[in-house]
Amino acid sequence: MRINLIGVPIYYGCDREGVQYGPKKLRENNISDIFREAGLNVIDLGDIQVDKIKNEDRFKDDKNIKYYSSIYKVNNNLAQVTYDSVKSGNIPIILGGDHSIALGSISGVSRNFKNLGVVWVDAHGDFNTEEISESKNYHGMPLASLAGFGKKNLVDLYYEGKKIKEENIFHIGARDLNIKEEELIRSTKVNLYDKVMIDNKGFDFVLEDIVKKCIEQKIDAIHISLDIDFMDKDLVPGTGTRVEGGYTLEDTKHILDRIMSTNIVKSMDFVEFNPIIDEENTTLDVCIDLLNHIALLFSLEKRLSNEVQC
Ligand SMILES: NC(=[NH2+])NCCC[C@H](N)C(=O)O
Ligand SMILES: [Mn+2]
Repeated sequence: MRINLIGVPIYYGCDREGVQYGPKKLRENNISDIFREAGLNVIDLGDIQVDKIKNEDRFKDDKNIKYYSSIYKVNNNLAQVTYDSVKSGNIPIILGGDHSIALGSISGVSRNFKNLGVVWVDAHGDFNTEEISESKNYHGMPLASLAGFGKKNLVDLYYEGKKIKEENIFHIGARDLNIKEEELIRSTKVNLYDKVMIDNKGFDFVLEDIVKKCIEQKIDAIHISLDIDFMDKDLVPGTGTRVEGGYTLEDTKHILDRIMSTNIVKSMDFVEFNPIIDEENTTLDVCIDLLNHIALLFSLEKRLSNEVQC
């Protein structure tokens, strides 16, 4: 098993420059070494190509989705690379870029497994369709496409049909949903553990519920899609859509600990780090800390699976 790092330097999903430099900034801070030093085999597959599109052309191909054609193309290419990675028994970690890239990563991963589960850790729903989206920014829409809603070409990206069953989606941390987006997500079977629920019942209740459902529903692999804006706005100045009332670094690690202890986490997105708006590397430090933790968890998992094989 190898960790495959895949960068996606795209900002078209949020229409705010800077987030495309996330992969570069993380590489400058030796992200490969983090995984290597944890005892893992790591191959950096480089970046997915993102073509330059002029700002004034953002609505040229779709009046409701900014930079539609580019988002389609980048995600279709990413899906192939991610699919190849998991098919070879590797673990792709996709470095955004904005959250639009989850369309491609999850489309690729889902092709390789019979019954994929997705744990989406985020302050936002990312469950708008192009019709109801207020911003027309695609990073507020990928989860809806993956569950089969909105523009058909995006639902059918890479291969025909929706990519995840509603009940296999576990959304943790929502505290900034648009009105129509909330109506839509609540009308589905998506498991929505929003701030109100987390604050009432606590993370342990939420995490045990997710693990229980993964077993009951016979989920065979989990993809974690981690948007750093899940954390409180003061902890992550270097992200474009910050929301107050968020969670700590320890909360985020706690979620990763429990979900990864299932040993079926096979892929992950790490998105929305914008180095340009960061303040004194506060967000960079948080990202590096989290990636160190993720590396340790994968290395523990690898050690345990080796022990079982012996
Ligand atoms: N991945 C994200 N940071 N998404 C933010 C989405 C914000 C807002 N709900 C929108 O649709 O524009
Ligand atoms: Mn998001």
